[in-house]
Amino acid sequence: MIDKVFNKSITKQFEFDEEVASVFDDMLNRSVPFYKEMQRLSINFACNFLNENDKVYDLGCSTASTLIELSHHCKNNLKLIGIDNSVAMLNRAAKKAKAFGVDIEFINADLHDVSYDEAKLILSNYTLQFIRPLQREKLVKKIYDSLQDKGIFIFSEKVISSNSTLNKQSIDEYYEFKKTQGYSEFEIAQKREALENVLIPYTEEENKKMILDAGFSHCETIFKWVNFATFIAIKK
Ligand SMILES: C[S@@+](CC[C@H](N)C(=O)[O-])C[C@H]1O[C@@H](n2cnc3c(N)ncnc32)[C@H](O)[C@@H]1O
Ligand SMILES: O=C(O)C(=O)C[C@]1(C(=O)O)C=C[C@@H](O)C=C1
Repeated sequence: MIDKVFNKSITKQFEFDEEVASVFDDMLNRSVPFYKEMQRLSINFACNFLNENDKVYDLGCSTASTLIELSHHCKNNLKLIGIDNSVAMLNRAAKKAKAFGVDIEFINADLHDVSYDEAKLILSNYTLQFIRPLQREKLVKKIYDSLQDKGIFIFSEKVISSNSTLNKQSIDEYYEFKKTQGYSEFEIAQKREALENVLIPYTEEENKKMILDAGFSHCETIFKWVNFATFIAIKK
């Protein structure tokens, strides 16, 4: 279904509710520049580290697109777990996983409340940005603690620039991208307002500092388009 969520005046902050979930795949494809390429790269990098029966979590799995693609592209059998606190998202995720014949365990919970088993890979694309900053640092520490030695954390985030001129230019560039994807200026403005104080982006440097502070030995940007970045972090 085509995303028309912000084609009307907003009455509340952005939420991953039934209305958003019903158009989410289209929303993500048209709102995140190079979403498919970012997903392809995340999966390729991940597969290089994975072995038979490794445990993989996707934090904020939404409709399970990434876990389904991962299972198609990795040659190994994996134990896949998707976590999300939106029931509307997980209902769609479960239907999609069944239709594609992919075995995924879904957990409907807040990411802070889950006790994670030891995992080889934790994925989290465009989800940390929705976690309050103080909680975000705690969650990243929890992610670090849950990974086995040489475990990998791959995550993507909308980012800001610490240079105000470049930051403004990046936002303008991003809104131009949204227009090319068929969003009107009204839709762009409505969504911007709805996301205010809900999506809280860090700079690329702040993201890397948060990762290294949690204990990871290495963090690298593997993909970036203006204000959207994908990182890989390695636990020694
Ligand atoms: C932008 S979407 C993630 C997109 C997805 N990773 C993908 O690439 O298809 C963010 C997701 O995180 C979930 N989420 C946000 N905060 C959460 C929290 N505190 N606990 C669990 N899930 C959360 C939302 O319900 C939403 O499905
Ligand atoms: O920042 C925006 O305007 C966006 O649309 C980005 C973004 C994201 O980065 O997650 C915000 C909410 C939706 O989940 C889809 C895309």
